[in-house]
Amino acid sequence: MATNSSPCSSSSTNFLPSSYIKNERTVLFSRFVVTVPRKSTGVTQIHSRAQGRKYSHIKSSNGHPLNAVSLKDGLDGKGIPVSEAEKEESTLSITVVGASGDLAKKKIFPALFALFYEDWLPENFTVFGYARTKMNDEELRNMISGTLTCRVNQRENCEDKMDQFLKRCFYHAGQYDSEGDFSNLDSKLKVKEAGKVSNRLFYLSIPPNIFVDVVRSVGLRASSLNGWTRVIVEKPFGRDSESSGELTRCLKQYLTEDQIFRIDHYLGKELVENLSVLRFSNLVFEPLWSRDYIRSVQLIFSEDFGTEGRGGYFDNYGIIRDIMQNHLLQILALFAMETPVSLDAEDVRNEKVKVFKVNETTETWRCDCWPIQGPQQEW
Ligand SMILES: NC(=O)C1=CN([C@@H]2O[C@H](COP(=O)(O)OP(=O)(O)OC[C@H]3O[C@@H](n4cnc5c(N)ncnc54)[C@H](OP(=O)(O)O)[C@@H]3O)[C@@H](O)[C@H]2O)C=CC1
Ligand SMILES: O=C1O[C@H](COP(=O)(O)O)[C@@H](O)[C@H](O)[C@H]1O
Repeated sequence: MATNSSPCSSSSTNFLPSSYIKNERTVLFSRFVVTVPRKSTGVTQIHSRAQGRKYSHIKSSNGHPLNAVSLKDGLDGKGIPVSEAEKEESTLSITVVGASGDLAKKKIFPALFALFYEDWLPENFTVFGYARTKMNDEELRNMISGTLTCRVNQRENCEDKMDQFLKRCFYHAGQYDSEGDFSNLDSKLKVKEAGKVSNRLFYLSIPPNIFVDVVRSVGLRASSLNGWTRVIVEKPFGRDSESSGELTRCLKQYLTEDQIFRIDHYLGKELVENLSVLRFSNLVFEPLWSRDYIRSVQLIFSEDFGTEGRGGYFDNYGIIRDIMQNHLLQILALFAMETPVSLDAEDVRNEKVKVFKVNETTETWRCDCWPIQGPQQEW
């Protein structure tokens, strides 16, 4: 773990409120209109180095492979086969911080179960929920069991698999800024890890104003001593460029950049993932994907339910920061970017950045945001 001298507190990353939406009953309905700039797309075949590759060659600060090892493939992060002994000797501990919350219930626990169901989790793993709410292991299991589904192809043994998964789930109640509480979590993790090499993943499913408190406590009291420690940080990453930089600076007091994984779950949606395939691997669409044939593109985000308990969060961040400057702009970039050299993350990111640079000075897109009361309007 990297450490610097000047400490950061959550107050230094507690961004000032903006009030876009205050009414709890407001139904969110946003339309984002984009005109694709005149710049033809080079017809280049993408050689997807990403395809069929479930690991990369990046190393973490502590020398261990950074990307999750695909034990399904029996390969380590460098493509070297992992021996049976190595598989048995290492453990993965996933701690969902904010386990009592909406995102954890709706998405994270079901996603972890889906990974388990598909045999993507290592042999030795445990999932810990962490939040202030008082709960025991059984209560956590009851809470999440209702949200687990077997949406995947194989549907047999679903109940058995759920039971097996739930038995690996535990709960620890604690404050987000308490080093003592994270020390206690560390002790519980060590018991489950049973002396094996421990890799630890902390998923921050909490409001952004407490990211730094948690990362400090993890960094000082609950990081792995013999394996890797990684932190997944949910958006929003600050409320503007300055506060985003400040957040990164603060996180880096306790973590190195290669331990921080910023997540935008929209990029994992099948439809969004398929956009690149649709564009670049499809002989029908590829030549037509230019302003010569497309006059305007509208990205429409609509939710037909109210703020559902998110009022406080929206008061602080607003709907723009919640979904537009991340999810929708990501989709826009995937839609409008030139063909990347490959589908590797860095190559794709470089092309996305160009889209925004090109359009910085032009008025090629317009963003409308309408809060609408009552039933959704017809288009
Ligand atoms: N909900 C969603 O669909 C999505 C959410 N996100 C992001 O994920 C993160 C979590 O979202 P979500 O689960 O909806 O949020 P919640 O408001 O449900 O918060 C999660 C948990 O954090 C704790 N918490 C809430 N507010 C505070 C506070 N002011 N101070 C300290 N602890 C608090 C609560 O746990 P306890 O009281 O038990 O400690 C709560 O259960 C946010 O950054 C959000 O932007 C990203 C994508 C989608
Ligand atoms: O990130 C967020 O996304 C959800 C919408 O995502 P979906 O996968 O449920 O469609 C949004 O409701 C939430 O406010 C926001 O934080």
